[in-house]
Amino acid sequence: MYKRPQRLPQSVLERPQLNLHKQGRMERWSHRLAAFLSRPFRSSLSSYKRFLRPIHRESIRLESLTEAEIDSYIAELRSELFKQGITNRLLVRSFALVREVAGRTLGMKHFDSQLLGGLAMFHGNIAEMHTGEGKTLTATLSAATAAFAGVPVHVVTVNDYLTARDAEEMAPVYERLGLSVGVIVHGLSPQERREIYAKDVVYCTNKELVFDYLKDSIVLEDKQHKLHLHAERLKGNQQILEGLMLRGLHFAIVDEADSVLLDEARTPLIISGPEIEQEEQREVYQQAMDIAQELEAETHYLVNQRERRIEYTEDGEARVLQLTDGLGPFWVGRVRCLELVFQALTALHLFIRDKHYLIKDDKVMIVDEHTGRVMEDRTWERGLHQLIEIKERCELSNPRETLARISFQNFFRFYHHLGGMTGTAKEVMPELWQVYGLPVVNIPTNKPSRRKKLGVSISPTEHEKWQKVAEGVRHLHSQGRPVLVGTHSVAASEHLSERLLKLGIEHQLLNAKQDQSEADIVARAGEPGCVTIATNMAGRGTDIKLSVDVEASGGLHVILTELHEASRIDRQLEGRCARQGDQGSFEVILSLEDTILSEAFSDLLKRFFAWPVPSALRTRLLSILMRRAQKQLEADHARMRAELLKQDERQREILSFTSSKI
Ligand SMILES: Nc1ncnc2c1ncn2[C@@H]1O[C@H](COP(=O)(O)OP(=O)(O)OP(=O)(O)O)[C@@H](O)[C@H]1O
Repeated sequence: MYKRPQRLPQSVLERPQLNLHKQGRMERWSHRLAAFLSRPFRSSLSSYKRFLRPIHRESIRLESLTEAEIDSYIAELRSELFKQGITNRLLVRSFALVREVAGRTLGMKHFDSQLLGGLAMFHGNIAEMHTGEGKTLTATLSAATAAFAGVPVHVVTVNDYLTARDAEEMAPVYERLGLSVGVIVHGLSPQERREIYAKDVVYCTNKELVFDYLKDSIVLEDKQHKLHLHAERLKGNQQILEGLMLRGLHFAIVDEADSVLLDEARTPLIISGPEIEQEEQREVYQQAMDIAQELEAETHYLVNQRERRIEYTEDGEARVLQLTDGLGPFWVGRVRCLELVFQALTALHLFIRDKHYLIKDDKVMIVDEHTGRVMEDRTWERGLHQLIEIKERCELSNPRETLARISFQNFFRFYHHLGGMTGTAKEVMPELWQVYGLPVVNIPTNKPSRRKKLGVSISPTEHEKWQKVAEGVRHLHSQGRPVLVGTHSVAASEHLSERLLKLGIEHQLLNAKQDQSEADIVARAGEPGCVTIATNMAGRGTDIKLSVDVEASGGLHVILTELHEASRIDRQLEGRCARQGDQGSFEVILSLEDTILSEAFSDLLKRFFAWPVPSALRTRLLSILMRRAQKQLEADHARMRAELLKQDERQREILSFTSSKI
């Protein structure tokens, strides 16, 4: 049942609601300027540092309390927070209590850096804490404090593995504090979800959460405003309220915030209805595929792999219309003909097997590009899924009708209060502020980093790159050091795996095809001589614990084998080693044939590579070019996100207009 939560104090709730997409260029720039000027006030670390001393004073007092005295302290604090809301005095007491309980239950007391991170996210910021600084433990401070005050809390992260792991590891803290904690993962029934969302603190993935929200919005139809909900309750219409899963959107702590709030925000989330049985569609899709195969690249269409874009040429449009002429009743109307053949071209040229999707049990399964995981039960829209099925000769599924859709941007802006954390936010600070009104606070590390960066090496061909990677792995493996190799796609991970097998190097593979024993693979990855090849699945959030002898031999070595579409994602992989002041090293091995490079500067690079310049200088210059290509891609993606938000808002306006009843 929908319950109004105990609200956070107004000062905490006041976040500017910016909506850039209804503004002109001048306004946008003035907001950017305002964001820049207001940053020092809104995100100053010093304002949080002043809380440290009182928290430590209170911590010392708590250390001497018996378990029974801690129980009474919890009861008293809860009741005060519930009655008074979250004042600074109670915030200090709550943080000190959570710290003390974490020490007693997990043997880990929050470091000062974690207290600062907790304070920053509690006050509606993104806490930028370096990789491995212990964000999982940090989140307990804000989550428990808000939950004590009666505010339902969602701790949101990017995948089921991290959600379940974080909730399980932190459960003893919440349970000792008398708070209930639940986990939402794929495959739960609506009733199970309803029960879990009723708990004080809920760990969930962004996708599960948004889909549950969309399902609730279908139940509510046009009664989504809170006044409507109150009216329904007054009318005694419990049925509609009891049909909801969520208790509203109150306080969300977003872990891996740059990934959840930005990287994933390029694709809207859509709820589909039942399948539409349309026998004649099969023939139409096959015809579209045949026509697409008949068209010639460069003459009829242009493919830009880097931006993942296809365009018709003038000749191409004319050819499509010519080829579709007289094909049947579906093929009337220029826009429809061009769109379906366009989707077929997209299926043929932009979607690659074992990178964007897998074939499992004769079905096309989408691989999430950001997390490297298979997204069960998800399909692409507007015939694209069916066209990929035709391309791969799989059994054709029926298209589905769209019932509800939303972008991540619009969804997260619905929360009363939003905070987050990540290891990599500095590049996207302006976007986080513009879209969500979230300032970034950089939190210093607890201990200085001991990560050794071994630089970049670039081979002319992919073949030579993989040879170099395999040689490097063999060398480190023989020294008994664990190695983690990050690859861009399932296909690349399998290719390297075959090479290592030929060299007789034992290793473990973590990709979308082999995700059954993820926790076991991660648990072994820090053992002496253990070699792990992983796609993006291990790129974020995974905590590889090192065995004692490994720390002495130099720690975990990480190899990046292809640049990702954002330097933040590369830094996340780098962050798997040398965590919490441990030893560790990081190396980048690339080739001129990597997609990001070959698309951006193919001819220039090849000529440049042949120049007779010292190899160190050449590598340096090539690295600069690569980062430029990456920056360009980041800018393209930011534009796509802005475009999606604009579309989403336009659609919302249209929908609200069409849903009004006269
Ligand atoms: N206060 C603490 N005392 C001792 N160990 C800690 C403390 N906080 C965290 N750790 C340890 O630090 C390691 C890293 O923690 P965690 O995985 O939460 O980091 P993270 O910041 O989320 O990393 P990433 O950015 O990669 O997601 C874990 O092994 C955890 O047990």
